Amino acid sequence: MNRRRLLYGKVFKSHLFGSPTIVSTDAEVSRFVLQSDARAFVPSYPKSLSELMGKSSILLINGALQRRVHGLIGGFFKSPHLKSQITADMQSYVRRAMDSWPETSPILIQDETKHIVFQILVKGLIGLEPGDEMRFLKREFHEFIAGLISLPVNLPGTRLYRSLKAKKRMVMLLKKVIEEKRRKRSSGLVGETPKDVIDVLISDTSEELTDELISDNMIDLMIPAEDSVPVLITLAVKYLSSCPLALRQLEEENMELKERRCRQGQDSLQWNDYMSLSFTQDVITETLRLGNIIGGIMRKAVRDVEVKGHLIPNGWCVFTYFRSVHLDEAIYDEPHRFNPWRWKEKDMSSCSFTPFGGGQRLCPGLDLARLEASIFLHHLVTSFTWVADDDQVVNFPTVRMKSGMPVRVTRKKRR
Ligand code: HEM
Repeated sequence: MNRRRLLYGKVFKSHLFGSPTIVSTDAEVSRFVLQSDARAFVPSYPKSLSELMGKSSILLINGALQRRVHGLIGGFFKSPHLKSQITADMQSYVRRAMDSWPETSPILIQDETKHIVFQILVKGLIGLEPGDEMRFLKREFHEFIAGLISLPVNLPGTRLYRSLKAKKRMVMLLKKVIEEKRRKRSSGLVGETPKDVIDVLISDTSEELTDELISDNMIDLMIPAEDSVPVLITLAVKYLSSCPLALRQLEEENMELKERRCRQGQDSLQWNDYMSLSFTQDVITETLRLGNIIGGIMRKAVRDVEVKGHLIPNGWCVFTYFRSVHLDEAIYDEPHRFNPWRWKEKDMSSCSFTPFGGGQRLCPGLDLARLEASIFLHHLVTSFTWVADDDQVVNFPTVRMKSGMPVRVTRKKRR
């Protein structure tokens, strides 16, 4: 193979990654890289991020342990029991938040969703209810996450140092929670059905799943989830605000379900009610495509790899750039237009749609992300009309709305 024959796109030397990096803008190449296992590619993150996550993080480990943890978490996230719990909690948090929305001043959708989703996440992972410990975790997690993109210098006073200290404080709380759960299990005070991810991991018999590893990972698990779901919901509200036709269809679909369930004497919906709303799911899919909440994934080749006749040399990184694939006009007609109807005919399982990654690291939280977004949108469109203030999407360093997506809401009159 000719070592100089590299992939398309840019090739640049990055200080953050410390290795030459190939940007893959090709759907098939990206899918190939994502599908490859640790014998060909391993995850690669900026140095500060790797240091914050630690060696045993599920986001970094490879091989049997990663597959085991991924399988345990993925299985739990798919369980009807957890989906029912999340639906009940999300409905209650969403209603509580929406009940307090004033009609006289704007609501920041980004902040509102961040607050709600954090509570759902912490309950699903750790089992904590809103209260002092939840507030402590939220404060420390924000201190921690601020260091994810920072200079990799761990000295007193630096951003990274402060983030690592915040992680230590969170780990201490988590160890306490784990000890308490183990104590209750050994005295037979809890049932068999796991209520959160800690329950799942401590009931596994593998000796590798130590308290240290579990508590560290609980925080790392929050990294891909904490911001992405709020951004998904916020972007959906943004796109719907400028597409009245889609908003009307979404509203009709959700109103129809709400009224049907009401006639049947059901005040609250079940998780499969939400997931059965096909246009709502298409709105979420289109938001994921257009919004590119995670712009791409970095992998490092651990041997020379040939793909589509091109060589990726050992030690080089590949950035699978989802944004360029999701916005490619050869794949999507008018790719910059929000068009949820395109998903009536399009196949989501093709290699041209990878907002949740792929292969053995495919996001285990993808169903939950959709469920949470569906619940929020349902309650928003069935309870309010709104007018959005001007705002703009910022894509770097992470996707978000510049002003938090302010909207002025008006309560709908009950029919
Ligand atoms: C819109 C929301 C979300 C998006 C766009 C998203 C996207 C992604 C992507 C692209 C990956 C692949 C990373 C890689 O290949 O290295 C990933 C991994 C992961 N996601 Fe999500 N995610 C979302 C929500 C969630 C939620 C709600 C959870 C639940 C806690 C979650 C947990 C995880 C975990 C644990 C991994 C790592 C899997 C592994 O490396 O084994 N994500 N996510």
